[in-house]
Amino acid sequence: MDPIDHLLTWADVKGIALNGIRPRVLPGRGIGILATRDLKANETILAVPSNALRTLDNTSKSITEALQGATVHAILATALCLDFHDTPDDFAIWKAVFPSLQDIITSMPLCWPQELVALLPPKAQTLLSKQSAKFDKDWSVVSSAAASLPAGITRPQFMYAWLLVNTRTFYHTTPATKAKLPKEDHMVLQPVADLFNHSPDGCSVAFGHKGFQITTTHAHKAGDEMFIRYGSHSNDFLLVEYGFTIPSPENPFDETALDPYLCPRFTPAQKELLEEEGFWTGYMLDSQTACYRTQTALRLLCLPEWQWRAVLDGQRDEDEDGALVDAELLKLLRKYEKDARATVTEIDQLDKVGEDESRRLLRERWIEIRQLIDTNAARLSQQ
Ligand SMILES: C[S@@+](CC[C@H](N)C(=O)[O-])C[C@H]1O[C@@H](n2cnc3c(N)ncnc32)[C@H](O)[C@@H]1O
Repeated sequence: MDPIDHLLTWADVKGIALNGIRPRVLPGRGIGILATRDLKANETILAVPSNALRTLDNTSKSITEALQGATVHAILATALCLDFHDTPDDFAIWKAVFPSLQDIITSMPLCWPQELVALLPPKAQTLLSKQSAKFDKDWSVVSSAAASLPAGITRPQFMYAWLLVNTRTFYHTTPATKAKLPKEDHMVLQPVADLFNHSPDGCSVAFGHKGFQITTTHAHKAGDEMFIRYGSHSNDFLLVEYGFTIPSPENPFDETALDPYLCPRFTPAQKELLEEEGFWTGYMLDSQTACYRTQTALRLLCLPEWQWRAVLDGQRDEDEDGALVDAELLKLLRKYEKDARATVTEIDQLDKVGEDESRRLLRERWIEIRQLIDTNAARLSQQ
């Protein structure tokens, strides 16, 4: 039987209710969910009962006892590894629709060769370093407990399972877990719901003690891909945490960090001043504008300190120096644009490093950044 048909038969037995939707293999994004009929706003298109979730509570005691103090992420990943090892029937049906190890290695920067990682935008590199530290910590706990687990787990197996958990879990709490677990560990796996791809204007996801519901927020036509929103995420975040990006104009949450261009412009005394006033680093550019922190820091390059302070204290109208700040920003963006172009050329010359698809993803990210820069530069040049 086709793996999707098999999953749907199993889902029916488990009480997972699909309404007007069906999973389908989609070019470039694995499996996704399509509408099988016209859908109205506020229709519940998927309901997953609590007993179909994979949670900390229903993970085998042999795992949770061996991994005392481990994160839920590590525990769910370990449970997946052990099921890969000794596949129960239920799991085989679900596993058949997972992305392959090769898909994960190709799309997730955590698995990329260092030459590609070094070409990620700085913000994505920061996110990746944090993710990598989190993975190392989880693997250290799991590998130390290896002797107490029912079967051996290798680091590559654990990384695959850990990244499946990373890309497929849903935020979920119960009164018990809410009090006990850190926020980032409020996670559960849910078959079928984990086949929804992400879009910033996706359907809403809600849960209660009975389970999860996914509900349309507006009308859809039969054949439309149905999405959920994983969060208000920039493309740097989507790339590192989920292994994809979406074209910049379609992602209202996309932004890029200007720190590497702005921070070196300040003298040590100006840096100290910005630190004291809480404006040091975190300079972001989205498709509309540079953030308030950036404008404030740029203004320090344009004004003497007493006038800069006067703006902060509300004694001087910030619009008075708007043109100067915009000119500084434009100068900075021109340099960033030049470097972004050079990075794309560098990626194009790396034709033997990593997988083609990984290089395509990396290249796309820089194209999106160039779009953010170009949109802002065009706006500033017209003023
Ligand atoms: C929860 S799963 C969604 C189902 C997934 N497509 C599958 O085949 O299993 C999340 C993964 O789907 C892919 N994905 C989600 N949204 C996407 C999008 N808008 N464009 C491309 N890939 C997407 C990414 O690989 C991501 O890590």
